[in-house]
Parts: sequence; structure tokens; C-alpha cells
Amino acid sequence: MKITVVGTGYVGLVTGTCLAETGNHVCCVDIDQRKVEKLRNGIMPIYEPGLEKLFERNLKEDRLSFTTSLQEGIDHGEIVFLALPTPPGEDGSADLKYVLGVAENIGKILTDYKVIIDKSTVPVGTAEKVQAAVAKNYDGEFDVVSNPEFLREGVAVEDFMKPDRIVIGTTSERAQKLLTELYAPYVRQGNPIIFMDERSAELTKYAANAFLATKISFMNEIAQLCERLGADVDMVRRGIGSDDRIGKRFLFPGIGYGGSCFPKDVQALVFSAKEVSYEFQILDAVTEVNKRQKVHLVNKIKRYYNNGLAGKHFAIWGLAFKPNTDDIREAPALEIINALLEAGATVAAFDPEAMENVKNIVGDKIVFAETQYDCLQNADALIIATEWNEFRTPDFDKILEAMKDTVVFDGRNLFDIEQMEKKGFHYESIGRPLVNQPKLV
Ligand SMILES: NC(=O)C1=CN([C@@H]2O[C@H](COP(=O)(O)OP(=O)(O)OC[C@H]3O[C@@H](n4cnc5c(N)ncnc54)[C@H](O)[C@@H]3O)[C@@H](O)[C@H]2O)C=CC1
Ligand SMILES: O=C(O)[C@H]1O[C@H](OP(=O)(O)OP(=O)(O)OC[C@H]2O[C@@H](n3ccc(=O)[nH]c3=O)[C@H](O)[C@@H]2O)[C@H](O)[C@@H](O)[C@@H]1O
Repeated sequence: MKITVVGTGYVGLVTGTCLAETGNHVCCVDIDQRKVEKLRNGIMPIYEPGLEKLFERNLKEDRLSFTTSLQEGIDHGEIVFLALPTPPGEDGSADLKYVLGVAENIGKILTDYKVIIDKSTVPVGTAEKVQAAVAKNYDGEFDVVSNPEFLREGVAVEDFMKPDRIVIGTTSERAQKLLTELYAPYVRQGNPIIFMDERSAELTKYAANAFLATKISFMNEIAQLCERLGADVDMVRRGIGSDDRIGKRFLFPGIGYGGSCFPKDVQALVFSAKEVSYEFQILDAVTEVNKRQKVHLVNKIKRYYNNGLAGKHFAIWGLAFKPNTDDIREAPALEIINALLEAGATVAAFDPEAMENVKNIVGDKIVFAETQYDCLQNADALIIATEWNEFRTPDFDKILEAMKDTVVFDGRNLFDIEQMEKKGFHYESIGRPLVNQPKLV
């Protein structure tokens, strides 16, 4: 089939590439000329495992093309995906200016039937707004469908190729038929396409992200309690996770959720609720708990040094908001770095993929190390902010040799507490008190 994807960010690139992989011809449109130029030359602008290989293959086999011309893109495809940003406005609502702006321009270009798909995360009622924006300039037949995306960064290709479910919000039979055909190669037995109306599909996306964020904040609160009551959150997690009704996944406490979506989508759902005079109380708490958790590790560090961070030197392992991505949007590591610098400390950091992105923000305020071990030279303490695999089983002798002092603050609970004690580290993690660690209350 002939497909157009407008927006070549994370979602657009994964969508376009994975749709090309099953034999479709995909034309991707972006206003960013430099990005389009790079993509045409075979340069993948994001780090996402497995994506580059598929991208190169499909580019070479002419199933994938890139343009800055919306006209060229729209002429190409019978199905048009909108994978545009929906950033938070000042009041927390999702800003629809990109989506509606493009929809209006599409209306000026359309000459025959197309299915226009909202792949961006958009508030309830957006499909109707997109419909109206296109119809301003076009009075022929077209359908607008809500088809939210549930992929996770770091495993995005797998999530797209083998989705748990595909949600399609439309009441148009013509659109349903086309999308059933398009998604047939991706549907595994038992993991269905769920058809519904547009509004329910739009809300499904927010409900999914808000629920997952709630799960994380809940576990972060349990971790806080563990620290105060002398329990071990790893044990509690395993104890509750083996109940199918709760599930094992997404129960890991840490330094707060980051990324481009949970923070903004939780806020946007709270705003949508307010608009219909409903106070979504749980979600206000989810956001507050997350803010608190993001400074939890810094508070531990300050407490350990009796607030005397001036002159201390910290090594940070991990900058990305999660492993297997170079994405640093809302990354907890950035807040930790800012807090340490503000307190007069110095910082060296290492991340396998995200250092360039952080350099663009913090410049030379911190040192970027070549390797995870170089990063440790003369450090008073090591801080672990992202659970990259290479940090899980490090060479502890090398760590001990490089560091000035043997102190580790682990925001991701990577190591065994007793082992760390035996090796001579002062080791603090999340929700796992040491026997000799002072209780908080
Ligand atoms: N990043 C993720 O993992 C996921 C994101 N989403 C949602 O998908 C949407 C897109 O997110 P990302 O891909 O992360 O965004 P992004 O910010 O990475 O990329 C957006 C792209 O759209 C382009 N763009 C902006 N205005 C344009 C225009 N008028 N015409 C053509 N291109 C234009 C930008 O240049 C950029 O390349 C958001 O609503 C997000 O909430 C949904 C699921 C997962
Ligand atoms: O709408 C989106 O953009 C996407 O948002 C999340 O995906 P993503 O942000 O890529 O990453 P997650 O794996 O969900 O992690 C988000 C944050 O939660 C944190 N997290 C996750 C799981 C956990 O148990 N504990 C925890 O602190 C991670 O460290 C990370 O900072 C959702 O998982 C996707 O389904 C959704 O499509």
C-alpha cells in the first residue's frame, strides 16, 4: 500500500520504517530540512536498537523516501499518518497547533479520498477537530481515524512489529477495511485489532500512559515506606508482582519516570478532566510523587554529606531517561546534575548513547567521559541514573581503583546490597535500607 507519514520524530520514523518493512511504499514528510537531508543520505538521527538496519534496507530498496513537501507526501499515500508533536502548553493541555496546522494544509492539497490517521497522542475530540480543519479547505470524501501508538523507546521496533494490541478508533467501514489490510502482518494471534469510536481510542492512549505512571508512582511511595520501615522493596515487588491481577512489570521504583510522554500525558489528562469539571485526584498525586522522587536521590546524597557538597566530585552513570535510547527528554539525570552543580559540586558523566544530546544542553559545565571507568577518576561518589546493561555487572576492582572514595548512590537498584557491603562500598539505593543505614524517621 502507499503510505504517508507526516513528522519524522521517534514515532514517525518507527512507523514509517516498520510499515515499509512489510512491503508498503512509505513517503515521510518533515519540515526540518536538515533532518530530511540526513535521512535521505541514510543517516538515522535517533538511536533505537534495530531501527537503523531496517531503515537502511528499506531506503535501499526504494520503499522509504523523505521530503519536506507536504504536497509530495499527500500525493503519494492513500493512508496519511500524522506523527506530529503534541507538547504541553503552559496550562498542561496538549498543544494541537502542529496537528491542526498540518490538517488544515492537507485540506488545501486533497483531491481524492484519503484516510488521515492521528498517531500522535491527542485529547478526546481531536479527531473531530482534525476533520473540521481538513474540511475548511476540502469538501470531498475523507476519513479521520484515531490510531494511538503504544510503542516504548528502546524496544520500539519490536513493539511496532509485534504489538500487544492495535487500537483503531473509527466508525467508517471504508477506513476500517483499509487499516485491517494494512495491519494484517502485525497482528499476532490473541493480540487483536480493537476497533472502537474515535473518542474512546483517544482516551485509551491517555488511560494507558496514566495508569502506567500511576503504577510507578505507587511503587515509589512503597519504596519510601520501605526505607522508613526497614523493609526491602525488591521483596515487596516480587511478593505483589506474582499476583496476576497486579503483574510483574512496571513495578520498579527508581528516580521518577521521565521521557517525552508520561509527564506530559498525565498532565494533559488532568487538564482534559478539568475541562469537563472533573478533578482527577489520583493523577495530581501521581505527578507530585514523581516530582518528589526525582529529588530523592539528591536528598540522600545531601544527607550523607551533611549538605556539604561544595568541592565534592561525582561520577554519573547514565543520562538517558531509560536504557537503549539516546532520548534525554525529562531525564531524571539532568535534574540530579543541576542540583549537584547548584550545590557547588563537580560532575563527570558517561552514557553509552545520550552524551551528545546532553552536551547540547549543559555544554562544558560537566565532563563527558570516554568510558564508564574513565568517568570514575577521583570521584567521591558514583551515582547510577540509568540502568544500561553494561552498568549491571561492572568490574568492581576497576571501580575501587579509580574512585577516591567508595560511595555509590544507585537510583536503579542494580546491585546486591550485601555484596556491595562486602566489597567495602557505602551503598545506598531506593527502598532497600542497609542494616547500618540510618532510618529516615
Ligand atoms: N516518543 C515516543 O516514544 C512516543 C510518542 N508518542 C506521541 O507521538 C507524537 C510524536 O512524538 P515524537 O515522535 O516523540 O515527536 P518528536 O518531537 O520526536 O518528532 C516530531 C517531528 O515532527 C516534525 N514536525 C513538526 N511540525 C511539522 C510539520 N508542520 N510538518 C511536518 N513535520 C513536522 C518535527 O520536525 C519532528 O521531526 C506525540 O504526540 C507523542 O506523544 C506516542 C507513543 C510513543
Ligand atoms: O506514549 C509514549 O510515548 C510511550 O510512553 C511509555 O514509553 P517510554 O516513555 O518509551 O518508556 P517506559 O519504558 O514506559 O519508561 C518511562 C519512564 O518510566 C520509568 N519506569 C518504568 C518502569 C518502571 O517499573 N519504573 C520506572 O521508573 C523509566 O525509567 C522511564 O523514565 C509507554 O510505556 C509506552 O507504551 C508509550 O507508547
